[in-house]
Amino acid sequence: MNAVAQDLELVSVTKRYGATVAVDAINYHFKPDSYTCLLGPSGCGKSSTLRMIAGHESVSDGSILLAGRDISDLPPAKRGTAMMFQNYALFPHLSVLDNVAFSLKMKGVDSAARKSQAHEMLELVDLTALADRMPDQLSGGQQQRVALARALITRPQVLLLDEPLSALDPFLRIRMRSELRKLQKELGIGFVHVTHGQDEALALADDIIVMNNAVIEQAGPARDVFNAPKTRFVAQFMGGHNVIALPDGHFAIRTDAVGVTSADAGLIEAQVTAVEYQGTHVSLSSRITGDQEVTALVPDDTFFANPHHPGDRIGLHWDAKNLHQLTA
Ligand SMILES: Nc1ncnc2c1ncn2[C@@H]1O[C@H](COP(=O)(O)OP(=O)(O)OP(=O)(O)O)[C@@H](O)[C@H]1O
Repeated sequence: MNAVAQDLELVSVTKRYGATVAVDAINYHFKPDSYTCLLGPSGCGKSSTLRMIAGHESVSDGSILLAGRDISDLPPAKRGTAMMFQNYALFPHLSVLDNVAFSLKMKGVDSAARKSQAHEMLELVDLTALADRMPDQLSGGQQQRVALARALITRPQVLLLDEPLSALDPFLRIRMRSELRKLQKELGIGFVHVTHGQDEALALADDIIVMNNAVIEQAGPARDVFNAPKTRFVAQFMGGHNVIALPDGHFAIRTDAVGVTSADAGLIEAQVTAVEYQGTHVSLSSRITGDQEVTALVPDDTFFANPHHPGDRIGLHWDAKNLHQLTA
């Protein structure tokens, strides 16, 4: 069911709840067949943004365009989008097959056509064998796949996913995220996925939109957002970075780009404050002048060849090309 990938665009989209501005005039052009994660801390406005795209929340100002058509005021079923909810929202009294076929029933599609399309969707998510089960006879991962099939049966141009993995245990979450990614590539439609999790966004997304305080703080290819954060917030929120104040401004540097040497051989002298073994790496925290904390992520064999302990004086060094100047 390869749909024609369509452009989704947010033009100065704003959401106000009374005096609260949940989303403040954001602009974004989603790439047509990309997996995009909307990432940010609780309350930053990501779910409001997703719900406005879905049509479950009205737009206070601005427009949402899909394939050049303004869909801002259309009801959810007429937009060309479909939403998969966090709790899956399956109907407990309907079988898997009837859950998947439900939206076609609402549209008045006849029973034979509904069943055949629902079977096609169940095949897509690898659930053919469970078509007659009831939702409470399914595992969390299976329920999630039913919810996916149910959203996809409407043949959306864009699938919207609100924290789709949060109800799963960590092991299943990692398995399901690779399935989501595979499915998106197979279908060739846009997925927009809201998450709190940096790891989840990095694992899944072609593009990441980092939101903070109702605005887009940074957006772009996942590697660019991780590797070249533009603001202190993005560097700290994405993790894996130090933010350091140097004479010519604030810079971000990845913890694995900080090298450790003897006190007289580094660029900067530091005192070790904590050592944490993390399996493949050791996280070595230290304090430099100005009471700034710098963490170096050292491969375990390098660390144990010359171990350091809290209180030791060490030298830190890095390659200037790995410093990213921050704008705020
Ligand atoms: N129905 C509502 N009425 C009033 N305020 C709301 C409503 N929904 C959300 N808000 C407020 O809007 C802001 C953004 O909420 P939103 O749910 O979009 O954030 P979020 O980033 O998705 O957060 P979370 O990760 O916790 O779900 C928050 O300050 C929230 O309290």
